[in-house]
Amino acid sequence: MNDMNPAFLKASAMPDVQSTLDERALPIEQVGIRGVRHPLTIRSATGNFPSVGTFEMDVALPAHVKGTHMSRFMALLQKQEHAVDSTTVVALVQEMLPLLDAKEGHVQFTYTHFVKKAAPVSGVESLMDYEVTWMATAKQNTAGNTDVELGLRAQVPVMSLCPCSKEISEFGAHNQRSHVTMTVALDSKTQMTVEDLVAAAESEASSELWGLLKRPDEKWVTEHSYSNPKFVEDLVRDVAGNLKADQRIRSFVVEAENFESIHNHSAFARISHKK
Ligand SMILES: Nc1nc2c(ncn2[C@@H]2O[C@H](COP(=O)(O)OP(=O)(O)OP(=O)(O)O)[C@@H](O)[C@H]2O)c(=O)[nH]1
Repeated sequence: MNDMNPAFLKASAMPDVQSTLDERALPIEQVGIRGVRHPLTIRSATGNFPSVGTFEMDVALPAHVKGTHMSRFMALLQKQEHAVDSTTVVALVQEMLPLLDAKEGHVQFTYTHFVKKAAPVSGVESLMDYEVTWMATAKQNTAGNTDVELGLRAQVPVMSLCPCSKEISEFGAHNQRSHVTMTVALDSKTQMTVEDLVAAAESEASSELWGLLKRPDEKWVTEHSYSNPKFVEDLVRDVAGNLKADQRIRSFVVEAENFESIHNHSAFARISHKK
């Protein structure tokens, strides 16, 4: 800020309570802001698009400091102008530590990610939406460098068709929409896209979903899912197999939830794995 600016001169004369000494001998693990909505440009394999992120940003505060520089989280967010991908998420948390005089910190934000998909037979294009969260935790190491742990979560809606129902019925099989939610820990230098993670789930479902389908597509989805039945256990295991085989992923949690069409409750399954 220009130090001749009247607003700055007035602020610099004010007491700075946050910077005073705290004598309770209690460090704070996380202090910051959450529920901040901020516009974003998302970099995607099918072109950049605008979205709105809901942010949480925090730092660790040493025992002797009374308060963090709360306004600086928002200041950092206001000056973001690059399209978001894994690289910019890492850069954001790395920039946050020195700005907040902190040795540890964390940034995460959730937004709606859109992917342009072509229907399986007609090829007609439409957007599919996925709820995505990027998470980055930074910690200064003893050499003074910053280690960053990067995480990505995607909730992928798919279709599952029951193998038991198919086997025991003379015709038809119950099927439903399912959510596959994957949370993966990545090497911070890894270039993993949301589309890569989405593919790990869609490829293992009875069928993936599209925003727009014409009748030949609907016939294809119906027959394809019938020839590819999956229990919720099959779904979670097959997706976990993909995540396990991906060298970019250090650990993961995957959960599948089937919104059962023959019950008024869900069936779910979960696998966590550390490599
Ligand atoms: N640390 C802390 N700050 C709060 C709290 N509640 C509100 N504030 C913020 O304090 C802000 C001022 O933040 P600071 O970053 O300390 O502002 P500043 O001292 O003018 O700026 P810097 O010199 O950059 O630290 C206000 O805008 C409030 O958002 C709180 O519980 N703890």
